[in-house]
Amino acid sequence: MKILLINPNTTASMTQAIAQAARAVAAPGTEIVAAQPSFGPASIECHYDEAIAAAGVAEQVRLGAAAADAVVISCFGDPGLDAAREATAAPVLGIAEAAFHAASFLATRFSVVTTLTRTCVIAERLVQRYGFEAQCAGVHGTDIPVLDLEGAGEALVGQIEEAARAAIARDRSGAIVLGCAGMAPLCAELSGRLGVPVIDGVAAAVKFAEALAALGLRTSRRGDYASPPPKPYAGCVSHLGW
Ligand SMILES: NC(=O)NC1=NC(=O)NC1=O
Repeated sequence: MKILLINPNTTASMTQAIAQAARAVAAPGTEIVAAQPSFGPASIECHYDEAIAAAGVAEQVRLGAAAADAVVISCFGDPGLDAAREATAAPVLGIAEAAFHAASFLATRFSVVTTLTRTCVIAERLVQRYGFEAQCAGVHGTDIPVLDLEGAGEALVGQIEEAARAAIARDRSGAIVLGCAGMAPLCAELSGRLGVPVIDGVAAAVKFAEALAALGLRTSRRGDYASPPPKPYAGCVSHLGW
């Protein structure tokens, strides 16, 4: 089985860190192929970053999904998710959607701890879109920049731990969702410290993707997820049309 793992930002070291977290949980027969857009922001921390990154995800799915049994979009905003599902019949999972589902199996209420506070509204909109308003008790920012998570030391891990403890108390939640792909390498450490399930969306998405692919389930080709209608694409994306 082959899973195309797309980091929607353009920081290669983060792509590798995410791929390492995915390979740590992938089944023996699963190959993780890591990719990132050829253009776009070094990190995704606002609506504008996300708009550009969504196009980068579409590029990588268009160019790389044909040989994949599943695709994972490894940014907590799930940028380009619907476009990716039009662009391939392989199952496409976003790490936020996967993490919310995993948390919903483990607790009646869960909290999200993420990076910049300004990105909370992006996660809150996904909670609504995916139908988890009754179970997601809160989304909380730490104001840790995404790229500061690389090689995070005790100070940052402790900061995330404290934010998670405050969220558990304030929200009366029973599980924590890590609201950034860059937090994936910290999941085991935080799980040991917090005493509640801590869900990393990268790992959850990889395992759900394996399950769907193993069941032979693929994205519906009817209705709004049918392939895009053929038309010319101008300029630097002329090779991405249908
Ligand atoms: N909430 C976030 O920090 N999302 C993210 N920005 C990135 O560049 N990767 C993420 O997962």
